[in-house]
Amino acid sequence: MSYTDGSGRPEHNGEARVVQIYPRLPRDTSTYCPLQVSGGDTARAVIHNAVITLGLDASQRYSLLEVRKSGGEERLLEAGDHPLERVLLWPRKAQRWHPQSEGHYFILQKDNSAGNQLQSDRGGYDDLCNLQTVTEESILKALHNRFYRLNIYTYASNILIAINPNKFLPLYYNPKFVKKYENQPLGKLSPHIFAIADVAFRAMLTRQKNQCIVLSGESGSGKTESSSYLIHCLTALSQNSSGLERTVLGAGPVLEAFGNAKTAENNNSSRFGKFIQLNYLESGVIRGAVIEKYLLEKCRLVSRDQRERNYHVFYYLLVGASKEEKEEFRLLEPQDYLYLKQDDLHLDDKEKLRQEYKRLHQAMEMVGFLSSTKKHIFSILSAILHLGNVTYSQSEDAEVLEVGPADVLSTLSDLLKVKKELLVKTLTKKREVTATESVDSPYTLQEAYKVRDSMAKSLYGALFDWIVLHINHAMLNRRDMEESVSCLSIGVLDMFGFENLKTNSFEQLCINYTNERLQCYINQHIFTLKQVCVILFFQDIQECWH
Ligand SMILES: Nc1ncnc2c1ncn2[C@@H]1O[C@H](COP(=O)(O)OP(=O)(O)OP(=O)(O)O)[C@@H](O)[C@H]1O
Repeated sequence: MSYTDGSGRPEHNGEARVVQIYPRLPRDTSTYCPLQVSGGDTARAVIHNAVITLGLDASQRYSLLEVRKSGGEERLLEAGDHPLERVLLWPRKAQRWHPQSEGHYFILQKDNSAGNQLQSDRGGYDDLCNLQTVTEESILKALHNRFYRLNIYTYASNILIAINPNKFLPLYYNPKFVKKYENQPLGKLSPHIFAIADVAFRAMLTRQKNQCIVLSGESGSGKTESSSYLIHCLTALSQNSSGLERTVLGAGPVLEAFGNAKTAENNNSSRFGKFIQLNYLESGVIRGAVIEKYLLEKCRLVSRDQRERNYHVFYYLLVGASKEEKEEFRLLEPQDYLYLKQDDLHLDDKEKLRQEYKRLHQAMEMVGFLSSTKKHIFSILSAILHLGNVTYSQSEDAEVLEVGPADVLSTLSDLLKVKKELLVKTLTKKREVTATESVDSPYTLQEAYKVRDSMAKSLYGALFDWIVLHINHAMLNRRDMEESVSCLSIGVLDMFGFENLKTNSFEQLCINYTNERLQCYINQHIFTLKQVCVILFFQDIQECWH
């Protein structure tokens, strides 16, 4: 942290930014004090530097308050808070330079003048079990107060509640936080997702039993983000990852490209559930991982709400492919495909899609896809899109069902490496088998379109399963399998949608594991809050394993 010349130009030094601090003191001092503050600087350090810079009486106690135009409130920072974290939540313009007149700034004042309302918010409730009265209002107020103090995590006994900040908070997930939470009992430090990962890891080692973490919440609440922070932490806790971390981390973007889509609630919504099992030796060294997917939403492939998109990978491919690739995979423009066409198909994020296509290639390489295999996958994706352009016509007596257009059928036959005659037969005729004979008869027009769509869905489903299989193959330690090395596991279950949790035995598990006073409130309120994800650690629970 350093004092700047106050010339008005923001200075950046890595993570550091210039922060303006306005003194609110009985005697006149300079109008404001610009300080260069970096991510790791606490409010205590910033106050100390501001006091020195302004030439104030260092024997007095001072407080730092954040003022936000939108909230209109002053919020007191605790000594250990990081002022820069607050700045990163301000509008972009205010993050760079924030004169008092613009409404976002910090105030320095003598400690005894801090507002009462702010004092009552001090300390907050790290654990909802400590609330004096448990009502919907008190729970929401506690979560709200913590969120505005930038504490996105709160405990309810051994359950972690995470409020989606909808913004990357780099300081929260700094690798040094993994160390900070290592070997600490749950609740000793402020609530954090790394604390849950550490507790599961320790329980596995000390109790020599498999452990399980379940994530639940509505679409867009942050389950996928939270599970990737858990995986990061759980791989970092292992003493020796032997390159496996790279493979596990590469699996994420590949699965996202094929299994996520833009929906009304979430631009990157996972359309499948997943159970990730990390395997460790008894010593805590990571040895492998297995991903199990369930319930891929295949109908999205052929139809969806107007405001939503098909799976990411189609747009990555169509926008990101080179000229040669476009020729090789016979790619058209997005609006030329029935399965992508919609009234408002504005791909206003083409640059991002191009970048994602490159990132997908890298991630596929990280999990061991050879370039010939990648080509094969992209040919199948292209075939699925062309399949949607297959049309039918029927003779008046409904005796003959024609399929076309001819160029689409030729393209399909080339991409899928299937003879055209066989393709036509599959797309137009059903086979009825009796005890004595088998008879081929044409589909009705309605049936034929259903068959076409079913074929596209089956192809995509099979492709997705095969990709998961390939990733699992890359993540398993073959030597361990051959030598039957015994492993302990931590499972991370990313529930697909809230309804699953409501209707299966996890709700019961959750009740058994929660402080009684809170259990009904968690069920009634927290699980149903938008943008709130619930992370449950179930000690020694084996039910998730099949
Ligand atoms: N801890 C977090 N820090 C920063 N941003 C977050 C965090 N959690 C969620 N987000 C933001 O919210 C978006 C939605 O989160 P995420 O995709 O994890 O939700 P989800 O519950 O998995 O949704 P779905 O069920 O639709 O897959 C993310 O793309 C990210 O922008």
